[in-house]
Amino acid sequence: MSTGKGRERHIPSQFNQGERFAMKEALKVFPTIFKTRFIQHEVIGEYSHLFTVQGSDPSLQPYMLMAHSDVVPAPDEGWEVPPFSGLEHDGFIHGRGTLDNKNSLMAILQALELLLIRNYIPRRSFFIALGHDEEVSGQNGAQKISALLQARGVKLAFIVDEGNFILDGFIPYLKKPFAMIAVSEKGGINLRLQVNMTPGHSSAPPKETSIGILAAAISRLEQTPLPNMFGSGPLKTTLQELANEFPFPANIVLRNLWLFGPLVSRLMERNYITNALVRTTMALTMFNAGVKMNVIPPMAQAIINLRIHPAQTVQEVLELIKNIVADDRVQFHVLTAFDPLPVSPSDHQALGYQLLRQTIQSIFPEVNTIAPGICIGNTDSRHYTNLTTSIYRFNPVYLHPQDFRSIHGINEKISVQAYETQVKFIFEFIQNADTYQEPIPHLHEL
Ligand SMILES: CCCCCCCC/C=C\CCCCCCCC(=O)NCC(=O)O
Ligand SMILES: [Zn+2]
Ligand SMILES: [Zn+2]
Repeated sequence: MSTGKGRERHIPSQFNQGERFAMKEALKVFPTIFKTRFIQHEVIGEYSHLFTVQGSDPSLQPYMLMAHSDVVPAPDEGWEVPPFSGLEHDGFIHGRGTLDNKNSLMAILQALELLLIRNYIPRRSFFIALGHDEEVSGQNGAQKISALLQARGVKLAFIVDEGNFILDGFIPYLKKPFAMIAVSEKGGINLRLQVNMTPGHSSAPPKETSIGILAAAISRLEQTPLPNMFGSGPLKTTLQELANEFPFPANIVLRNLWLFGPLVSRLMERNYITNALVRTTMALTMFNAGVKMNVIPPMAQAIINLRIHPAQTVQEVLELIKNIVADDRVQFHVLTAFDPLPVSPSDHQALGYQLLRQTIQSIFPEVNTIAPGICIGNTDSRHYTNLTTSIYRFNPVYLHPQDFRSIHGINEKISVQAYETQVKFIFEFIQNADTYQEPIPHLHEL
């Protein structure tokens, strides 16, 4: 794999104390980016940002780095420090978005700023797409950027977006961290369930109210996990790549999933995080009902959020859900839905995947295993399948189970050192992407 050695000089990712301080404190704009002539900045959909960084060799196919600026809400309750304070405490920067996904947005811009200060001129053009509505579908940010680039005839060699991490402590008996580069992501459905009934005086109630009917339906859904789909999708490849990291006999088990697959799938469904890798998951996330304490409720509404396993489709999952509910009084309304994403290439000819591998090995030499996998969450990158077949969801940040719980949870934080390393990774990655190697066209498996 060429490391862009053809370039005159590789700029070492060493930053002096002043730069490191500025990096941590850089909540202001990035002046050098905005005054560089070969960088174009556009605001899309009012709040998203698209940077076009024109490389010196227009024959090289451009790539894209992605992040998003928006975050999910964060009530103060339970937080060690106020969730929007950005407080630095005990070596960590605390706050909503420090892992999902302001860290990536700032790290991308910071890395580019530090490269430009060192008079770096990219050989391979690239885009930086910073969405403002990823957490609420991306339809006004990423989707508009994708449509704009398509209208301009842009095709991308690959995309790197948020999604997976360097995972540490997620699997029993696996003491070492490993990097999982998500080459696909689960599908999704936001489904509203609703029960309507004639309101009345609560002193003479019917046998069941709308709330009771809906609650019973939701309870049936929570008590009936959807089928375990272990064995289909990228998971088997992930586990086989990991086999060498396990002691005997686990390493034998993982090398013989044809025989031990049922055992491994049972073990994986015991943990709520690995369970999300083997099946379509259902989470009841919103429930609204009732108007007054002494009125029979005219309506009850619930929203369930489903993440679809790669081996299933929206239609199949909707059918399964309706069969489990099995009550004609419950109405279904699909709010948003999309199928699982195609699997991006991860073979030795997959330029984006190999550049990630190369940079991970350089920045994280202690990480022995780098494996393709699936992202259990969803990302803005699903809006760009028209521009490339090579989409990789990976943030160069260590993630532990307690960190995962903080994403959309409480006490989200990133260490200053992890953030600096993320900047360093992107600083190196951009230079590594200056290789003359070009991607080999990839046809998704049907
Ligand atoms: C055998 C390997 C075990 C690995 C276990 C996987 C651990 C999960 C790690 C990361 C997933 C975090 C998802 C973050 C990206 C999703 C961003 C987001 O919130 N998008 C919106 C949404 O999904 O609703
Ligand atoms: Zn999120
Ligand atoms: Zn995110």
